Amino acid sequence: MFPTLDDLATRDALKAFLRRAAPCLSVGLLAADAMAYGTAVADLEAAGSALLHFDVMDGVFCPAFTAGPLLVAAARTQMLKDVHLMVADPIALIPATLKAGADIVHVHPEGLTHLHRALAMLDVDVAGRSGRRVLRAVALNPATPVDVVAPVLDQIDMVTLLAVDPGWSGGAPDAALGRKVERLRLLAAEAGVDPLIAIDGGITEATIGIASGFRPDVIVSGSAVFKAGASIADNLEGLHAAARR
Ligand SMILES: O=C(CO)[C@@H](O)[C@H](O)COP(=O)(O)O
Repeated sequence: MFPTLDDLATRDALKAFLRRAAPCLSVGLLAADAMAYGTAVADLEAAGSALLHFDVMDGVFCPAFTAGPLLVAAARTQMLKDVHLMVADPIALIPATLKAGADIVHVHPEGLTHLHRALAMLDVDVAGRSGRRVLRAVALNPATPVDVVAPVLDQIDMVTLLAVDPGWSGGAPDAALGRKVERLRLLAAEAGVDPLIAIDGGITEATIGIASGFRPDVIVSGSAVFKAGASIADNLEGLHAAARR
């Protein structure tokens, strides 16, 4: 299901839209055939997917290198654009990412001196889409404690906990990740805020039940949608069914 203009009007409306679909799958485009991204986007839309996830890597923060805001802008879709900046200098990329039409922008605090500044840069109306806001998201590596975000929780709409190091594959949601989710909920309650919680990394039909057991609002999955053998629609249905079990 796609967001309406009302769902896009405010951050709270957008958060409520995603919560209604929880756990909402954000599908990682990077796992699709790079020569056929357009087909992948069309297939995801046809299957009713609401969130399209872009992994932006700079070969510095993480080993691989991928297309950035140009690809985000090129994807013409009703799906929400969820952009994960896995880069050494997210502040440099934020203006182009906003201009590209991102609805959710993730920055990493690891190696970023000015997290507070980066989040303030995301606190803007998006040019050309009157009144529309982006969700300010922070992604945390497996080794990063959630307490890192405590001082800025009032500036954050979404926290994504990675089950794998950014740029690598494999990993899986485990008990340690579950403890991080619980710690985050405690910190958020103490701060009087309610950020969306997402889980990213190693999500397959076999592992999504573990992730959904932690009651996240969003789950990121790429390979299990594009490389699991069946059609994209069937793979998505399989993941949704496994998440509900
Ligand atoms: O961002 C990362 C970490 O490199 C990935 O976790 C992708 O976001 C999802 O990839 P799959 O493992 O689902 O293909």
